[in-house]
Amino acid sequence: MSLESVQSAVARFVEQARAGADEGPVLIATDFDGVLAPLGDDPSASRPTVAAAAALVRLARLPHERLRLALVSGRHLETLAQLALAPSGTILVGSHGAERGEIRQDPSEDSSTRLPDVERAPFDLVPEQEALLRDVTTGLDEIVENVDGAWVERKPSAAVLHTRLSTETDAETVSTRAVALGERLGAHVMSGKNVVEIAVVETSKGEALLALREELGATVVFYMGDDVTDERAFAVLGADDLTVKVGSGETAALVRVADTDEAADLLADLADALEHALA
Ligand SMILES: O=P(O)(O)OC[C@H]1O[C@H](O[C@H]2O[C@H](CO)[C@@H](O)[C@H](O)[C@H]2O)[C@H](O)[C@@H](O)[C@@H]1O
Repeated sequence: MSLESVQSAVARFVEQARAGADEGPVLIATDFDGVLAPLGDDPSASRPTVAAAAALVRLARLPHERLRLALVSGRHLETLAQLALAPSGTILVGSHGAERGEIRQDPSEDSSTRLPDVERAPFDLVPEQEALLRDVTTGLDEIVENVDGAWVERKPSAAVLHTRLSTETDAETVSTRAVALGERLGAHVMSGKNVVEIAVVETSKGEALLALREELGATVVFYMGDDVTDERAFAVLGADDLTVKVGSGETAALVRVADTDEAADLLADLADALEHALA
């Protein structure tokens, strides 16, 4: 399907949200890295752009029975909560769907802390998954040994090979070895932008989004993402929903924007329109 123009797709989506407003909330869900936050070399330094953060605050102010806001990310939930600066009431989906939580209070509401208060659903690995994660992490550590720029990020249910700082040749070599390692160990391999993630819990952003939609009774769903893993979310949404790809590359999304600045503009336009439509 050819990509629709952004303005007409947003207008159509807002009209669907308005029409269904008495039946359930609209779900506005977005990825974090590469969408709210520009990609960079140091994942711990990622922050949303000022414009994106401001748009999220406006969306989160709408009554929950009309609109729910969610961040759906590959990040560990705690890390996502700390980096995303999301407003209170934002639902957090971390580790590609393995973790769930909600921001109870963001630091702007409580000057005594710089960290958000997060309510989180219990999340534990069974012993077999813990053992598998140890094997995955050890295997990746061996793969990056003596490879300049390649390093391993540790998460509660996955380990991630990062190659953004490696040469192209090294990146290709270690990525191929990482994929083979994950497959040999029977883990779940996901390739993303300069990363190969090996998870010990099988999840996808698509499954997580469908579960959230059902739980909230959401009438229509908006989802914006930039990476291969976001295609699983685009694929589960329907004709009345709105899917947005950020950046280049093949996509199943209906609409494309160029970068994080355009993504923030789109969120601000959505906030403008939904503030009126759902009032
Ligand atoms: O689902 P997302 O919110 O997009 O998270 C996906 C991965 O994001 C992080 O890696 C990406 O961002 C880094 C910081 O800009 C960048 O250095 C890296 O190349 C990107 O792939 C994160 O480190 C991963 O754990 C997430 O799975």
